Amino acid sequence: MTEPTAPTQPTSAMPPVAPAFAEAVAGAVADALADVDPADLLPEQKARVLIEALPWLEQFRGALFVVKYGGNAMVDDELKRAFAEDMVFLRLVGLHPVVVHGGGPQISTMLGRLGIESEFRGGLRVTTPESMDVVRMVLVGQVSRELVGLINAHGPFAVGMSGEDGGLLRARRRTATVDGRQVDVGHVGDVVEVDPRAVKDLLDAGRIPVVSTVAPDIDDATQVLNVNADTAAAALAVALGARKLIILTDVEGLYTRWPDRSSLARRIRVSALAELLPTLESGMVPKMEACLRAVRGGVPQAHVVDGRQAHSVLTEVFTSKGVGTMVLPDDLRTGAVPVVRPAVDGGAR
Ligand SMILES: Nc1ncnc2c1ncn2[C@@H]1O[C@H](COP(=O)(O)OP(=O)(O)O)[C@@H](O)[C@H]1O
Ligand SMILES: CC(=O)N[C@@H](CCC(=O)OP(=O)(O)O)C(=O)O
Repeated sequence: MTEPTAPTQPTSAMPPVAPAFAEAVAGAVADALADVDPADLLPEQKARVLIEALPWLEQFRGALFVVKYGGNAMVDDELKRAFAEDMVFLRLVGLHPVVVHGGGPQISTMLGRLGIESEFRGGLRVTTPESMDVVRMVLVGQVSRELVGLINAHGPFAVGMSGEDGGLLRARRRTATVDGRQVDVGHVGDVVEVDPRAVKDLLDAGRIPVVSTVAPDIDDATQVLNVNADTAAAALAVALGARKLIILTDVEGLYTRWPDRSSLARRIRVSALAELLPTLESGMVPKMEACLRAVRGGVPQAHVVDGRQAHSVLTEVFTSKGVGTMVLPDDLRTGAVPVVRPAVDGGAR
């Protein structure tokens, strides 16, 4: 895999934040954090919400975040609008979000309309040449277009690109693991090469790249492969030297004894996660594999957060407690240095 050893961050100067936007930001953060109408907050409560964000604004200014926006968290119009606001917020306060989107449910709906049944093995869609055309059409032509449009309702920030554009991704055909056996899933690949220059060019120009995870086959350039969006997001986060990988999903985070709701892991180290991985069920497997791959590849923190909660990205990034599950390296003294949050409520996060 082509992964730069020294992570580089975009260099562009960020435009000043307009007063009207700052006001909107205050409203959005307050909404996310207090779960009430911002108009109902007292002025000092609004100020407190903004002040809580201050250390994180300072710490993450200029940082690159890869945010994976996934299928089941992507079906509600209000949530989609809130997600777009979060990305614009990050961008305007001086961070560099890169969005990688999924679209499993949307692909299944389109296949259903065309009379093609969806089949998954080991969490991966069995992809025939015929269904690959539909996967590409839905991810690039529908899901990406919609996200780009929602973000660009706030200004010309988002630019859609697929793994095919600018040589961004190259993938190799892979099998799925079912009951310990390797089974064929057709035109499905895993990312083996990332050339992040096209994404960096967009970031340098102040844009928000929105990436669809279709990638050329490294062994046959005439073919494209269907790549699971969680794994592609991890590969991209490593190659870009991201400070965080944030994966949105339709559950609060990782439950160590699923479905026991008292077993939500607030944070977990990679070795503990690696031990847990074989016990996980299909939906969580690619997400946790992605977090493991990202953190082992030098990304200081990977998070799984609940995309059913409006503004879950802002709540994760700009609050002291954060939300969801955070995956950290085993040894904070070696490798990439993670950002450890100051002690709040009796302990550092
Ligand atoms: N240990 C676990 N912790 C949390 N969720 C789990 C676990 N094991 C299985 N799941 C399931 O994984 C689902 C998330 O995966 P998936 O539906 O593929 O997400 P997405 O559509 O966001 O990519 C959750 O809704 C939950 O039903
Ligand atoms: C190989 C494989 O399974 N690819 C996925 C790609 C989309 C995706 O990953 O979407 P979510 O993040 O919404 O699940 C699929 O065809 O559904």
